[in-house]
Order: sequence, then C-alpha cells, then structure tokens
Amino acid sequence: MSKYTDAAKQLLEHVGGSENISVVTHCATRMRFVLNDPKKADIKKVEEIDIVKGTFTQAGQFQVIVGNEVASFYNEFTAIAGVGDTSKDEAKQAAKQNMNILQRLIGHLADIFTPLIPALVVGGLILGFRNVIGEINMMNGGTQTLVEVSQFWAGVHSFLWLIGEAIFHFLPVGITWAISRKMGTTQILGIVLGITLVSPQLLNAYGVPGSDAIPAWDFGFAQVDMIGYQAQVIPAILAGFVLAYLELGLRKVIPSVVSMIFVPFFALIPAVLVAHVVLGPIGWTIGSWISNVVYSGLTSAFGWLFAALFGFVYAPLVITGLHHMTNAIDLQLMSEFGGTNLWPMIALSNIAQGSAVVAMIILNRRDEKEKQVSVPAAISCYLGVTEPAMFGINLRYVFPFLAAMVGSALAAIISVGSGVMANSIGVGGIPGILSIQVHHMLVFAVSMLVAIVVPIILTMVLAKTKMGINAYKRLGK
Ligand SMILES: OC[C@H]1O[C@H](O[C@H]2O[C@H](CO)[C@@H](O)[C@H](O)[C@H]2O)[C@H](O)[C@@H](O)[C@@H]1O
Repeated sequence: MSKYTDAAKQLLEHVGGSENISVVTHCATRMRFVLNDPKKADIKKVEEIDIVKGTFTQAGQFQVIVGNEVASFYNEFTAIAGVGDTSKDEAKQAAKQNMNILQRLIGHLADIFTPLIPALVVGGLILGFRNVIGEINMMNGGTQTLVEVSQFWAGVHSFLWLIGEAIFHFLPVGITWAISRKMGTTQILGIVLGITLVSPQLLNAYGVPGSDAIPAWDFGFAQVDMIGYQAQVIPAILAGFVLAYLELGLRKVIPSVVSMIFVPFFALIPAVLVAHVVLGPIGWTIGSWISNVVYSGLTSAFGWLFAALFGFVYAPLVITGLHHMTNAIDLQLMSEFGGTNLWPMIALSNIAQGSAVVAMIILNRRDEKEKQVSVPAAISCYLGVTEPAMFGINLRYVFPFLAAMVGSALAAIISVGSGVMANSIGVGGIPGILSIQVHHMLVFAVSMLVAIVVPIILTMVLAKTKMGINAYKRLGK
C-alpha cells in the first residue's frame, strides 16, 4: 500500500470504475481520461479527494489535476484499476469527439508534445548551462568565458552537447515515437521512421544551406535528395501520421496470421519513402512559413500587441491543457532562427502565476491549511509548473489569476519589445533566464521583475476591492 492507494481507489470509484475508463494517460500534472460515459463521473466527489487540485473537461477529455506527483499517482491508479496508458481505442475516441478541425489539430499537437516535455526541459537546462559557461565573459576581468580559460569546463561544454544534440537535433525521433504512442500503433516503427529522418547517411539539415552538392538516391528514372530533417517538427509530424494511418489501415485488411510481418513491412517502407520524397520538403516549407509568420509578427510594429495578447491568454490556455502546442512553434523557431522569442513569454507567464500566489501567501499568512497548498504551489510555478498554483489557489479566488494575467502581459510586452530571444525551450520559471541569449539576459531580468512585482501588488490591491471581498465571502473566509 502506497501513500496514493486510498486516493487512487476513491478516484477510480468516482470516475465510474475501470469499465468506464476507455483510456487514461497523464501529462506533467494531470490525469487525462477518455471515459466511456462521462456522466458516470461524479465531478464533485472527484474534486473532494485530497490529492485532487481541480478538474477540467476539454473536448471530451476529463482531466483531473493532481500536481507534480502525478506520475507516481498514475502508476498506483493504473495498477489498482488494471488499465494501461495507451489503447487502440484512443484514436477512435478522439475521432468521435465533437471538435472542429482547428481544435483537433491543436489537441493533436498538445498530445504529441506532452510526453516530450521532460526531455525538452532537461535539454533546455543543459543548453542554458552551456550558455552560461560558454558565452558569458566572466573570467579575467570580463574578457573571457569559463570554457576559454579552463580545459575542464571546455570538456563539460563539449560533453553536454552530446545530450543537447540528442534532444533537439534528433527531435524527429521523439515526435514520430509520440505519434505512434498516441495513435496506439507500433512504437518501434515510429522510432525507426524518426531515425530515418535524421540518419547520419543524410546531409545534415544544418549543412544544407552552405552545401555545393546535395547527395541523392539515384533510382535511374528519378533522384531523391538525401537530406536530413534535424530539429524539424512538421516533416516529422506529417511522416508520423502517414505511418500511423497506414498501419491502422493495413491492420484492417491484412489477415492477423501474417499481420506481424506484412503490416510493418507495408507501412514502414512507403512511409519512409513518402517522408523523403514529398512530406519532408513540403513540411520544411510549411515549418519555415509558420516560424517566419510568428517571428515577423513578434518583431513587427505590432509585436507588442501580439505579446500582450499571448502573455494575457497563456495561463488560460494552460488550464485547457492545450498549451503544449506552443512547443511545436518554439522548436520550429529554434531551427529557423537559432532561438525563440515566444518561449520567454511562457516562462514569464508561469512566473506571474507564482507571484500572484506569493501575494496570497502574504495576505493569508495566518491560514496554515492554505499555506500547505500555496507555498509548494508558488515554488512549483517558479520552476515552470503552474497547475498546482492555478487550480489550488489562483482560480479559486479568481482575482489573483487575473492579476497574474495582467503582469504576464506587461512582462511579455517588455520581453518581445526588447527583442529577447531564448536559445531553446528551458525551465519555464525563474531558472529560465539561463536559456536566454546572453546579450538579452539583462532586459529579460527586468521583465522577470515585472512578472514578479506587478502580480503581487495587483493581487493585494484587488483583494481590497469588491471582487476580492466577494471572493473571500464565496470561499467562506
Ligand atoms: O502542463 C505543465 C506545464 O507545461 C508548461 O510548462 C512546461 O513546458 C514548458 C515549455 O513549453 C517548459 O518551459 C516548462 O519548464 C515545463 O514545465 C507550462 O508552461 C506550465 O504552465 C505548465 O504547468
């Protein structure tokens, strides 16, 4: 019996038992259910469970917000419930859901990038650390970097790139794997497909612009360029879905007695071919187009407006669980422009939510019970995970949530307005500054300060207004 056993049993009962669970997965902070009959879930009782911070229903998916311990809780839950994480039904269920094309696309992107987040965050931390030791002139009176003066740090810098490269340049492997996982198809085939997009046999994507001759497969009647898709998102997404749909289609027509041989064979080879002949070049063009639009939008005269809007709505987007789609754009920006001006706003929004909680800690300093939730929630926000803060505190009172959104919008305007770029996605909280390009660190620090100070002051002011007083009354405080 673990410390999660009781809560897991209660959750199982209140979602309607194992028979009512079609699929259960988890992301960084929440359990995500596809329920056979959503009406059988007793939402009120689920929300009363100690470990549960809140619930949310998004496009037919019932999400239960647990917080940072969700992975351990999930293991206990699935062991008790006797259900696994992915299932063939998942794709069918998703298709049944009543979503328009845009909602489906965003939902797909969120599902693909959620399992990649731990690797992306480690990668961001590593690149951030390399940034500090390799770019900041902190030695010999500010004239040299640590790497320049010390063989040890030069070795560390070079070694860490092994991991950084594996995460960011070999990302297509993660994407095609995540798609096969999401679609309930054969995961190893997804991995193999991804490797064929970044294989060392190909000309590295980063070498393409300066290359005199592009190697090609010569089929006699036609040649196909042997180009790698390092760090490219869209080619991998397109190829991953082609493979998954081919496999799902073939499973229906190939007799099960020979399906183990013929399904992978007839799914993988055409998928790799189509990936290199059609999808790769098209996907690369679409990816460049998307990143150019976002980058131009943020660097245009109206950049501040986009920034204000993004900064304001990012936290509500996190509530829906669809925010992970921004990773696709960040990664595309990184491959196109060597950095992203979108991700710094994400870190700022997370910091702003944490700061609103800090204000609530100060305001409710005598409330010991609330402090058990609010203190860890604020720390978690400052380290990039906001659900415990939003569902545990800010959304319950509402006004701190609003104060954080305003602070986030202002900080985003400063960040984007000053041209801040991050080298990569990083830890989306205070350590996020390590991922910011060195010459932008100072101004980013200013926007961080705004994301801290404005929500704190605004939350305190709003607490004294009708909005704040009503919130306290509503919560019986
Ligand atoms: O849903 C979990 C969290 O997802 C986002 O944060 C995570 O992804 C960020 C990159 O998009 C990364 O910077 C951060 O460190 C990760 O925790 C979101 O920004 C958070 O608000 C959310 O809690």
